[in-house]
Amino acid sequence: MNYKGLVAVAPYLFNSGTLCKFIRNMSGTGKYQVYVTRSDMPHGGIELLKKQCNLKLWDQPSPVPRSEFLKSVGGANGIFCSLTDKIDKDVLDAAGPTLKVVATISVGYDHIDVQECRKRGIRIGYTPDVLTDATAELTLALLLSTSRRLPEAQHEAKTGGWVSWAPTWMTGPGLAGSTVGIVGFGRIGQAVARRVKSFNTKRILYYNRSEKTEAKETGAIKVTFDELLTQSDFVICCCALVPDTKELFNKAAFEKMKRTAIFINTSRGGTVDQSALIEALQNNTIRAAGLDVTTPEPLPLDSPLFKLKNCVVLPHIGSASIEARNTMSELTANNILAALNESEMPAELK
Ligand SMILES: O=C(O)C(=O)CO
Repeated sequence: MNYKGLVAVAPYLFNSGTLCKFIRNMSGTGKYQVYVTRSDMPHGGIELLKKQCNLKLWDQPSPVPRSEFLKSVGGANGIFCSLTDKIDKDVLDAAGPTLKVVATISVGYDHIDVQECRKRGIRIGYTPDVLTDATAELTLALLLSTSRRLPEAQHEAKTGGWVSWAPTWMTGPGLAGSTVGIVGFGRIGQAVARRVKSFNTKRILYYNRSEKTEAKETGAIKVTFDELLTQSDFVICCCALVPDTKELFNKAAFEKMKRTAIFINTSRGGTVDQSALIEALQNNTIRAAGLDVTTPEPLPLDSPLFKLKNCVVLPHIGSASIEARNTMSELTANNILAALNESEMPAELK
């Protein structure tokens, strides 16, 4: 193409969609280029992508090292990532102007610089709804494991501590007749409330920015954060990590809770001041905690949390039902394909 020809097509090319297709075709394969940040993404989504895209995969079942990510992502039209991959300005720069979509296999998107993506016209896909049941189920499992001390009891059974049935041994508070406080009353908070209600709880309280009409279904009552802390026997954190919720659970919050309270977190470790929680557990300011999320992840083996009998720690498995993870993978792939084909994404972060 000569200079005159280039000038003639330039306005057409610089319409972003057209430019992207032009650059894609320049790759010579006629297929979109998608970077996948791990080798162990569930197959469904990967198979869907393979039909229309060339995939570049980090070839190990561990998070792609940052330097490798920055080196390999150049020229991608889409990124299929997970919550372990920080998607910031450096990654977007390294990917370059061909990048149209970042899709994460998670409902949380605190690892993505949303503003920077917006500025560059890069669309963002995520996986709401499809992991709600799995995460709510895990939240209840963690709550009951913590309150009824299942890991501790199993340890005793396996190591000779089970001498005989004993009337007060391994006791913990029941859910029936209790007050449960849920912080963050979105999809997952509401799903937790529905499950908790079936345990014959006395009251369900929730703290959320806005009033939720869905609360009628469970009779959950909207209260202030302080009211929730002081009145609940179980405090469950289900809110997203945003600047307003960063270390929401701090020393002052733990001190407001009942001394018999049990704290459960299945959202993000960053919602908790972890040193304050460790102190509260060591001093029996609260009874116990069940954590599926921590800071950092993985939690180092020498963390005091692992030494505390009144703390149950899980390795961030909230959404880890087989069904949820497969559906999340397919939804992530469909988000990418829709964005690359300039159509409506099934779950776009608006
Ligand atoms: O999807 C998320 O944000 C998760 O934390 C998965 O467990």
